[in-house]
Amino acid sequence: MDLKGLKFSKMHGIGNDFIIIDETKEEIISEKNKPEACKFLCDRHFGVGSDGLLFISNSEKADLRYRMFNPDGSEAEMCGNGIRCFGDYVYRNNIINKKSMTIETMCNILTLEVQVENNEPVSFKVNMGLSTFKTNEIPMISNQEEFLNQDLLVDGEHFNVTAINVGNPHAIIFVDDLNNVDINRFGPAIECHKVFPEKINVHFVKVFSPNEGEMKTWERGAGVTLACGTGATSTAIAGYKLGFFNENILLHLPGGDLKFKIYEEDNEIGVFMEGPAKLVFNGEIQ
Ligand SMILES: N[C@H](CCC[C@H](N)C(=O)O)C(=O)O
Repeated sequence: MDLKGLKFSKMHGIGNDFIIIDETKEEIISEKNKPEACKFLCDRHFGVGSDGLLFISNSEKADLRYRMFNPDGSEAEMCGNGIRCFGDYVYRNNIINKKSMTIETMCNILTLEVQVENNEPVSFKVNMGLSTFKTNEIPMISNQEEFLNQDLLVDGEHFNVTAINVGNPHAIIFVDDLNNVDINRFGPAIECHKVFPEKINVHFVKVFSPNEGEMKTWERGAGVTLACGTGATSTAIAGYKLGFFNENILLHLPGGDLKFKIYEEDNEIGVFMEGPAKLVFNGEIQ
């Protein structure tokens, strides 16, 4: 596969970095080559280096469509930090010249609002939509309807896990001390645990107060990242459901902070996520 001449933008959302490829005018990488191209481009030694690849394209259902591929080549249903980078790219390149836009993802249509200061996009507020705790919708193999802060045996150790789907699947583990977590051992062990047939993103969380917490992430298809937007979204909602958080939550991730505002609709819990995005450079494959 020859990627010579491929133009891209390199961006990050609080340290969770992405390569953005604009396919609004034409398909740049064919459908069958997208996974392999992703593995090469995300490689931090032989490629550009990134936690994922985002494709922007036209949509019949929303202003635009975006797709996300993990560094292992798997396609993810959603990407929270990526959607803010998407918003920044689209606004900065005048692809959509309005501050509020709808975005079609694999599982949902989300709304994103660009917050502009002195003509510069500085922050992005995203309605991340509704969530589900139903085990068959995570998906999770369990005889229980929901799996909330319950015991899961992982590699000989016991963890209290909350399983939630916010478009993509997440396992949230609330702990007393994040420094005691061996994320490189238990992250992949939980990600690939037999009860999660589509694997799962893994987050360890320390609650400081009803408005604040800190977390560490092992991402499905990527490993340790400095931040996971859908993971923080899941943490905010799970913490609210379990009574650890109230509706306004500040989460500290290794790469930066994200703010959340919970809402409830038809007995489901949704959330607005707010945070930055940053263009680092534009590049071309030689
Ligand atoms: N690894 C995730 C996709 C990327 C999510 C993350 N980068 C975010 O900001 O939400 C998955 O396979 O579901």
